[in-house]
Amino acid sequence: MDSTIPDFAPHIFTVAGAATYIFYLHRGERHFYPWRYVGSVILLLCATTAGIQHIDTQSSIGSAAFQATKLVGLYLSGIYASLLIWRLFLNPLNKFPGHPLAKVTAFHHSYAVGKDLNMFLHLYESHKKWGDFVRIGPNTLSVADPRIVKPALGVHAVCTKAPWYSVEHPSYSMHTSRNKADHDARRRIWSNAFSDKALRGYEQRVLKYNKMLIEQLQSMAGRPVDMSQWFNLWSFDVMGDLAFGKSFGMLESAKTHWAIKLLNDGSDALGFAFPEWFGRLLMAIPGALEKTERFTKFCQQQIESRIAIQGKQEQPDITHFLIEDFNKKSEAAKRAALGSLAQDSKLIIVAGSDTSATTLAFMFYHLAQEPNLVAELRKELDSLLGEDGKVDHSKLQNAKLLSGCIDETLRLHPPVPSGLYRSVPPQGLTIGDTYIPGNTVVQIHLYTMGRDERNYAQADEFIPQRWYSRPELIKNKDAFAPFSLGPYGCIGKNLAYLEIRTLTAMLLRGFDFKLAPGEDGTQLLHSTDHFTVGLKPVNMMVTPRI
Ligand code: HEM
Repeated sequence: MDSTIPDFAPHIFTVAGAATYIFYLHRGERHFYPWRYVGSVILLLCATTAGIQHIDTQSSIGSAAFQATKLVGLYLSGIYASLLIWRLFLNPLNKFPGHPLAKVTAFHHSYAVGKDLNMFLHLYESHKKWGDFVRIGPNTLSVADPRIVKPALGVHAVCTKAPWYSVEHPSYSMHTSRNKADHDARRRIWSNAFSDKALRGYEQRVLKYNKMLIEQLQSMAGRPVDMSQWFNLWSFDVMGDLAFGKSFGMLESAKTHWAIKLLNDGSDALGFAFPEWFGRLLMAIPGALEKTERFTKFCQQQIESRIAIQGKQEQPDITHFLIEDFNKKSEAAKRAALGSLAQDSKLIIVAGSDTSATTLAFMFYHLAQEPNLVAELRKELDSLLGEDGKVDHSKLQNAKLLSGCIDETLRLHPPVPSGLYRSVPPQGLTIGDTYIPGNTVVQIHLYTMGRDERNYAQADEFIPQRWYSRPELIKNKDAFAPFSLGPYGCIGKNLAYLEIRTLTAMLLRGFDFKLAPGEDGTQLLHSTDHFTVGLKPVNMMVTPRI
């Protein structure tokens, strides 16, 4: 080092770097404010430059800055050397198989899944190669052993929501809330919106959009129809109606609403599975969140209009129950709660649309290739609904084959395909013979579990009867959790079944479905994965039956 700087200074900076890693960065969650670290390094650089000029008054600002840069470089080397030593030699997760780079960095995984945004397929191949526990990042495992499902997600789960859920911190919807008390309080209010009585009220709203889809399909007879697109238009319109009391008008216009385009474009970033700190750093770049922010603003405006018509609807929508609670608050509390209400209305759209559309697109992809199965389904529907053709969900609830088709679709094509992110408790978690060290993030890989011969006989085949008359084809019930389980599990599960059952019954009675010439489902099967599935097209010939 330069003669003006004390000899021990480089050692101090290196040791300080190591200490910063060991006593601060290595402990707890440090991903919330990554830009502050960038700021701190710049501040350290300025302070060191000033310190050098103070010690050596003859030193020019340029030379002081140069020496300071060297010292700060040593400080950063101390941090990164400690991090590398930990990751390469000391991390107890090193016993798990996976790509060698996963030990050192999570960016390798982001690169691998980001090319085609198909994390679920990438992890499926990884599990085939490496087994049930695959290392995908320095602190992350993908797990395909169904014995993890209950401890990670169940009613008595010991795992907690992983840092992934802080993606929008400090904003939280019920879904992304990691504070159990806050989540439970919000969930109690939401529960009113999913009572049996409330669901019966939603049925007429859903049927209205089912009929609109049918009218549109009638006008397209004789030409290929991209059913992925139409199920998407339908599902967003239904959820728009249930969230804001009015649809997005997508079925009518046959076009994706501009706000939903913003939502879809913004969601793709999730498909890269960037480490949380990096994701938040990118989000801090001015303009990076423009689309998401415009969509959030749209939801805010919609919720304000929706509040204005509270109590004036013939049948309550989901938001009715959330606004009822909101209106009980004082004016000051209302101002504070308006953001959460907007986040929750956005959640209705995000959680309820892609998921139902995905189930329908994949189920019709299978049905379009199985005319005998469709004939059986029609018989079942006729026996339950009678000849007048009126669709009534209370009767469809007993349609075992129809429910079997839905569950079989959810098994093979879970709409949250790469599963949920959970943190293992500090004391660790033992799954079978495998000990997972404390605070590891586990990703519960439902897609792989659903296709594993150890869990299902004839796992790659579409056999709806396994869910009611051929239970021997299910070897491990724990492998099935498409709606998740326990206190964070899907609150919209019964609504989803209602939507999918009624629409499927109406479509099968009205139309014959076949894959269009040249269509083999390849695109659909390679849909993207941005936590939920981003459907790719599947073209079908849809022929009216009368
Ligand atoms: C086939 C359709 C559906 C599937 C497979 C599905 C799946 C899931 C899954 C796996 C979760 C847990 C997410 C997590 O822990 O991170 C979840 C949560 C949730 N789902 Fe669904 N969902 C579906 C339809 C719906 C519908 C129609 C709604 C209606 C609004 C809905 C609303 C929600 C909400 C609000 C949550 C958050 C629950 C909480 O945090 O307490 N879902 N869903």
